[in-house]
Amino acid sequence: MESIISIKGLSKTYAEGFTALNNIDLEIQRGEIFALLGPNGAGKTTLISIICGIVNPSCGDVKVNGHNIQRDYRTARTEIGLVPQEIATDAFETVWAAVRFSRGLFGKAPDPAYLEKILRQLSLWEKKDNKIITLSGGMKRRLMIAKALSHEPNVLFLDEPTAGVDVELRQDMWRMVRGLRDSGVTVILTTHYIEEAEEMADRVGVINRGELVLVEEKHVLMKKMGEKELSLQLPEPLQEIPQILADLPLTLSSDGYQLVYRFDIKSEDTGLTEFLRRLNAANIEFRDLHTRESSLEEIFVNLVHGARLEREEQLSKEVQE
Ligand SMILES: Nc1ncnc2c1ncn2[C@@H]1O[C@H](COP(=O)(O)OP(=O)(O)OP(=O)(O)O)[C@@H](O)[C@H]1O
Repeated sequence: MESIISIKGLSKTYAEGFTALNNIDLEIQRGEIFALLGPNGAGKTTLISIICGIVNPSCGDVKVNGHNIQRDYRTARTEIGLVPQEIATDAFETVWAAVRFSRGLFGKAPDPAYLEKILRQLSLWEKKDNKIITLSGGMKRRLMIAKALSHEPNVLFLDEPTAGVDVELRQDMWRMVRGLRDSGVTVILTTHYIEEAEEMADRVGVINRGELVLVEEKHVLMKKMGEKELSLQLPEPLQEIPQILADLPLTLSSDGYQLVYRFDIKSEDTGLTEFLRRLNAANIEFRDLHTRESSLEEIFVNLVHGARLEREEQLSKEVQE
């Protein structure tokens, strides 16, 4: 598939000497929904701000639809619509005036039919003559999207689109964003929520401490994330995992009192029945059991740690060769 955004060797060190992005390479494909996932301070906003021309990169090359963001700033910028984290509009303006003004900022000729189309698509057409101050929080967020789309960009950036939004509104927002993708807009969103990436994204990039530690098709990432643990508290400690259980995904705590079975909740066969059958056959009893799903934090830790280990192995191989 063809890239609409191409990022090569991008780094950013702020004036104080802090490196917020380190050597990022990323290709965003035309027509996809790409979720950039990462903990606070990972560098998501910095990355978006550079692509949108708000922050200057320290080095590297970014092209949007073939236009270099620095040499060809104006054209590159018209390709992009940006929905920032904060809702920032003039409260006493009407919805219609706000979208018309945003379009004008890009030097585009008025096109009431196009603006009507996006307001309808975002369920705001009925509110077009209302002052922004009278809109609900969800409507205000949709208005920010309408403003960002007013100059007909090919790429839409959504920075934390559903932060602090209730579940119902969040689902509305997801539906709308999918509709935008279906109408041909490439969507890049940042989020802390795994659930959001799971619902919406075609591909997911995980960013941590300024490094892009992973870029994966969503379904591959979901598989990695769907791990659950069943831990058994044993009345008598085991010295080691018995032979009859040796081929199962088990770990034994160092004191021998806890046996942990890891399984994929999304898999058709979790293997739990077989595990319990073999426990019985081996006469292993347990006092208590509980299950636990991997948390977002653990997933990040695992991914980041895994990526580091891989890189370190690669480096040590290169040194040896
Ligand atoms: N103008 C600036 N000057 C110096 N450091 C900055 C500046 N802007 C951001 N940073 C630092 O760069 C790092 C990345 O920040 P960024 O806002 O890109 O993270 P983020 O992933 O968007 O975080 P969040 O999820 O909290 O919005 C942070 O440590 C932040 O303090």
